[in-house]
Amino acid sequence: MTERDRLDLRGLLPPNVMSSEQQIERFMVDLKRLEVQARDGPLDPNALAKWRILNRLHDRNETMYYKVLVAHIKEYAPIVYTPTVGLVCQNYSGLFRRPRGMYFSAEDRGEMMSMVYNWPAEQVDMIVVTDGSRILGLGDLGVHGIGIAIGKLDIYVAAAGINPQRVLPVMIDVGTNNEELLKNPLYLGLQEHRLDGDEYLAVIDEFMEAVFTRWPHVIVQFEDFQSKWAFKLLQRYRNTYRMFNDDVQGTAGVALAGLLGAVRAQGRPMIDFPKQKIVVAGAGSAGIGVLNAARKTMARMLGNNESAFEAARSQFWVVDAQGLITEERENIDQDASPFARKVKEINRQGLREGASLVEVVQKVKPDVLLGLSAVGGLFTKEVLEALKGSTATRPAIFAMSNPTTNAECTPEQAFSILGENIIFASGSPFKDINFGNGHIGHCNQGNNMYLFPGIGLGTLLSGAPIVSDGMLQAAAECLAAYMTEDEVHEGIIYPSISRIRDITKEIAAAVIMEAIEEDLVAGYRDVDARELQKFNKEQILEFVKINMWDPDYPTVVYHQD
Ligand SMILES: NC(=O)C1=CN([C@@H]2O[C@H](COP(=O)(O)OP(=O)(O)OC[C@H]3O[C@@H](n4cnc5c(N)ncnc54)[C@H](O)[C@@H]3O)[C@@H](O)[C@H]2O)C=CC1
Ligand SMILES: CC(=O)C(=O)O
Ligand SMILES: [Mg+2]
Repeated sequence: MTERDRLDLRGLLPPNVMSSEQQIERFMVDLKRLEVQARDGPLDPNALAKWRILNRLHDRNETMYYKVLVAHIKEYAPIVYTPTVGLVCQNYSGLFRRPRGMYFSAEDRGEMMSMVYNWPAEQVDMIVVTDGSRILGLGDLGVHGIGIAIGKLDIYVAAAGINPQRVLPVMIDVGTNNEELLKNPLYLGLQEHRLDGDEYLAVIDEFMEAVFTRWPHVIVQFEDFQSKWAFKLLQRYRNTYRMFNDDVQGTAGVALAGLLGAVRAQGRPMIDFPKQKIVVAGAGSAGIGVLNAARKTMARMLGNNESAFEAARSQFWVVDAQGLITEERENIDQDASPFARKVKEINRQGLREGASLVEVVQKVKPDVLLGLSAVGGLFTKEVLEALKGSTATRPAIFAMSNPTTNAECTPEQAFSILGENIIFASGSPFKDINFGNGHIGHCNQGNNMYLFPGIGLGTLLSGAPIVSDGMLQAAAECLAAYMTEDEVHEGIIYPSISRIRDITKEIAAAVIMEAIEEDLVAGYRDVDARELQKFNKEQILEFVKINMWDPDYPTVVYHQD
């Protein structure tokens, strides 16, 4: 540690100091794992090998790496992002070669303000920070969760054109409660249980103060914090810092856009959204985020008053690990309690506290079944069979948990049981289904990757000091409106990932316009607030476009022809 301090390396390496013997062991473990995988073959036997090749290119030649990523985003997003990034985090102790990003640990308390100056870049626009406590649907991966922050920032560069010299992945290592990692000699993080309570908050507070002191205009995206802290931290910081929580707010916007798309796909006007019956499986940071956003949108459509808000509540049934959530639930989580069903209501529906997902689907006959449970295969044959009773002309299934193995069902399962006339979306990518009769079953990717890059870019370019609800709503509405009537009727409710740079530009412009509307803009670089406020939509789109970084080699030598 003294050496790290003397060389200003504190925070630039994972907390655990490794001997050269351990480094050799790491290399050997990784090599052996590759041999085993080549023999047994995971889902994509080459996925980790592809990640390694891309990662080496990233280390060697950043411009070329992003050129490849932008040009082949559809092919490589599943490698640098979900699902392979999950496998990478799970195997990080073997895969780790060079550090990327910064590590702030519980041991660094009192040091963060000086550590932050160890980062070589003068300016940082985007930080994605995780504490590793809930990485995708894979649980507590401790310090190895840094992989998700790196993957999200790759999407920022590729989709939003954030300059890669100005992004910073951050891992806050407050320990881990993953017993395997606590015992693993190759684990790169602190081998102690997670801090909790005020001690935990003090670490996150110190980190926020440090990064905003050095880079007052940075935007901090919170990623994959366990639900227990996700909401608390969001409330703690959202009115004072430029920050948002991707799992709570980004996911909400993407799901909302998909839910509105599903209404249109049923041949109904969007204004019919408040009539949709929606069953949500999962009441964590993502599920509750979606429920809050969908309820608010319904209430707005119904008149935006108290009775509208109350009426909207009755369109949702929430099932968690203990079954249907009702007022009778003991020790109900305060974030879930607004969605607890009234006992009288559910008795009338033939349901009760703790009713199973199958029972709920059977009795409610929902228009939409949405999963954010992190439980692979939760939408079993019985659940999907029950959905056949849906009163919707075209029921929608959102199996949004990541990575692929955690999806609540596969498109094959959904289409084979429910037939062609459904809408299907999943958090991780699946291939479209060819029914062999000239028809295609579209597998939409319902992932917050369609929103967070535009939210970040729009906030950056507007100069807004906070990320307001209105800015998030504008982002979601922009995504919902992006799909044409024809596409929606075909069952395509999200754009192809190959259009992500274009949709991100549109979303960023929508976010800026809303920030102007709310008088939040402060401008960006040589465009000040007054000038920005005068821009029309075309000018804002152009402003966004010219501020998106393109992966081109800079001209270093000028010569005359
Ligand atoms: N597609 C996307 O863009 C996103 C997907 N996600 C995914 O959502 C999942 C959940 O994330 P969080 O809400 O943060 O996790 P969490 O762990 O806080 O919440 C999981 C919820 O699922 C419930 N659950 C567990 N077993 C269940 C069962 N058998 N039946 C019904 N509910 C059950 C739990 O009680 C809990 O309420 C993860 O897999 C994550 O990858 C999260 C954010 C964005
Ligand atoms: C996509 C994402 O943010 C998650 O699964 O946590
Ligand atoms: Mg996430």
